[in-house]
Amino acid sequence: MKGAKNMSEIQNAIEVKNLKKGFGGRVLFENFSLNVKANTIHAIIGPNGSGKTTLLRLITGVYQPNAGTINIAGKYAMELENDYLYEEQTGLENLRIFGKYFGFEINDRSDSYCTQLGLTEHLGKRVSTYSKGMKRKLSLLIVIMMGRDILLMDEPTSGVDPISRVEIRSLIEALKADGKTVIITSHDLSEIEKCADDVSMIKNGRLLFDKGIQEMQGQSLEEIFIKEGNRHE
Ligand SMILES: Nc1ncnc2c1ncn2[C@@H]1O[C@H](COP(=O)(O)OP(=O)(O)OP(=O)(O)O)[C@@H](O)[C@H]1O
Repeated sequence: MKGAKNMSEIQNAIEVKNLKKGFGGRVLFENFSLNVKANTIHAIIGPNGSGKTTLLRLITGVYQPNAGTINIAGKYAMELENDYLYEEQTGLENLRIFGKYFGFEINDRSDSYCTQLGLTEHLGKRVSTYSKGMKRKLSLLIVIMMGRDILLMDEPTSGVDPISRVEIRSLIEALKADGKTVIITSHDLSEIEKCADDVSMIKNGRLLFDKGIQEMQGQSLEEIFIKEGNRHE
């Protein structure tokens, strides 16, 4: 179902075509197609249970589709689910451990991402003393240090404080400036408005709209979310 294409041959980092996926007797995605352009920040929004996480799991191969194709042009990594970290080790030790697993080293690049995330002064502390936001940021840093072309993030700002939210947003913007493609699911519409290039809204596995942020014509994402959601009750 998955195939790799050369980034220069196509402009899309991810192409999902005619996807079908159900659980038990219930079909969630049917004939679902979506393109994510290379080197963009692409947000997936939608109400609870609409299929956002499932879509990321299908793209990363955690779930197998019942039908359809998914092409990914490049290497990808998905943020660690549930901030799976070694609680009794320090942030720095976690970076070293995951560096061994995933083949990266702590270097100037990690230092700069670390500073951007406001983590530097906390690296010597045990992760068990970290707040939820700090754990999230450390998890993100680990995934970023894997150096992949395409990064998938499932609600990276959920439950984090406003400062961490802004830090995570600037990190996502820095990743784009570094040539990465970021696909992000979020309920945080105001953050999405500030950083996304394209926004796709899904509900019950259906794509309700798929637009560039420039095409919103003065409407807020919240207005569109409510209007589109109601139109497809
Ligand atoms: N492994 C699974 N087995 C059965 N049903 C599943 C499974 N994974 C997802 N689903 C169902 O698919 C639907 C979509 O779930 P999903 O978690 O993708 O939604 P979501 O848009 O990410 O929601 P939220 O915003 O609450 O995170 C839900 O009805 C969910 O119960």
